[in-house]
Amino acid sequence: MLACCVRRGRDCYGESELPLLFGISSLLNQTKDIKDVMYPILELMSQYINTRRSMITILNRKSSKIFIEDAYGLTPQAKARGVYSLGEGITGMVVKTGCSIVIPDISKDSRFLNKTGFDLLRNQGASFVCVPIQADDGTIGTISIFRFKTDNFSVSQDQKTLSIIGSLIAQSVKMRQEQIEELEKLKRENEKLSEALRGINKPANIIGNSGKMQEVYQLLHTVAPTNATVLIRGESGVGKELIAEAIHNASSRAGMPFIKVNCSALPENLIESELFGHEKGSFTGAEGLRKGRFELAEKGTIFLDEIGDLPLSTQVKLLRVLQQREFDRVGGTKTLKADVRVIAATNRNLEELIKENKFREDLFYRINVFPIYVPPLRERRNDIPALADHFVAKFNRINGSRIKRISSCAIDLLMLYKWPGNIRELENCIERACILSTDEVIRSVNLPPTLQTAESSHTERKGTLEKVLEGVEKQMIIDTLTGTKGNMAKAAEIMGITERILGLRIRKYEINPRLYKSLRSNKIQENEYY
Ligand SMILES: Nc1ncnc2c1ncn2[C@@H]1O[C@H](COP(=O)(O)OP(=O)(O)OP(=O)(O)O)[C@@H](O)[C@H]1O
Repeated sequence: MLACCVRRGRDCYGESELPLLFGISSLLNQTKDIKDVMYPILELMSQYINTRRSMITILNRKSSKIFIEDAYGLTPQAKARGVYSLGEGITGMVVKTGCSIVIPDISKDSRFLNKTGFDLLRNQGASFVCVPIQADDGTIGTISIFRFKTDNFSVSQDQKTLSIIGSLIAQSVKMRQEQIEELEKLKRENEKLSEALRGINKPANIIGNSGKMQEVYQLLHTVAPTNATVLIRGESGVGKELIAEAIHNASSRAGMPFIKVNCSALPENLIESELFGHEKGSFTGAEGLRKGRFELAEKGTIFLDEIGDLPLSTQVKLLRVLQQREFDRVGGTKTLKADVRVIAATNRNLEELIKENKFREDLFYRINVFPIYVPPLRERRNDIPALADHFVAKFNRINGSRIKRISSCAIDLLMLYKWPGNIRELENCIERACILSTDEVIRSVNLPPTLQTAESSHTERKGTLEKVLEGVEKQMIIDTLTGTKGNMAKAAEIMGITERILGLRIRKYEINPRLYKSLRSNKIQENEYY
């Protein structure tokens, strides 16, 4: 029953509370961003039930500290002082026990810690009512009000009103609690990442900060200062040559030559002379003395790409260089010394080649001193937006074009595709898209058809109507969150639903909006759904 005329100077309970509750529920339905809803609620309380000081606190489950999320009538400094441990002061006790506490006179109750700095002497007889805000998994915060002695109020009525408001706003407070915790987690992760990056020192010529690439950078920096032979393994187009160059650049040989030899590109009869050089007249056509790549790389690094394709006869000679650091020119009589670091690379399975007697086992052990595996692009999809941006800038430079961004839909397709040709394929795809773009934006239609098939992006639609519709709804939420970089308020606005409804859907489909914050650089945050 609402009618209970208990408040001095006020006619009847319900006269102000009902419009207040109505105002709060309208606010909850309209406000786009959860963090902007708390203060207007406290303002409404002041307007309708005459509170002069009030606050909403939220428990941070990770730190077990309770913070003032928003306050009415408190200075920012007083608000910042209001941090409570579980069980500490009235607020801490309410969160710990889940029970309301009513203090009729704060100047007479030692449990009132007065962290926010209330002038107790001047405010003798002021009361404090603190009520828990409950969610399914327990107390998540409090809502509380102070009343001055001279105010017309009833603490028991205030307690009832606050309890109703507490349950009205519980879902929003819960979402805000998750938002704050998520934000803190992200901050911690960012700090860790930048700390890690400071230590690892990403080579300037290589794009990509994914965890897998950081492992590669760590190995690269460990081996660079030594003279050890390195074997770089990985699928074609993953960037093995760039890694080899980065090792050379990070070594003490940096100022000396970096000589690249593609072992599969040279015919068998030429490869030896290419590697070790030849003397004049050593074979038909050898008109003069020619230095080989090993000589050209003296004091520097030789990069033997596709080493699995080296003919067996040349493998023996390479083994000699690696073991004895010496070689002879073709047709030569003088043995030459080689102060050359060897980095080899292959996308072939050398162990299988050994079984087939196509690769020498002793050579394998000589080159496999320090293997580095470069992961395929599909295993480090987080690097795709940065790589795509890098290639857009590269082709803008080369072609004098002015492509400004890649649309959200196009980025989504790039993220979903399997990239069998790895970074080389991505580079080609962006080059083509830059040429096809007509409005300084790379759009999905500018991408090759292979990226747009359901098979390549795993988006075939099968199942009951309900399942298909759910799939579409989930995909739309993911697309929109991708476009808004995980901004829930903006995503809800674009989809024409409230943030609360979006929050419910996100839980239903177990979508983590945080994932979409790292998907793209600022340059490409606009999206096609506007
Ligand atoms: N992390 C990266 N950042 C920027 N560009 C990259 C990166 N990785 C590869 N690329 C570019 O992708 C292309 C292919 O790379 P690269 O030739 O190094 O691959 P690879 O693994 O040596 O291929 P293959 O086995 O076919 O020789 C090059 O143009 C290279 O510059």
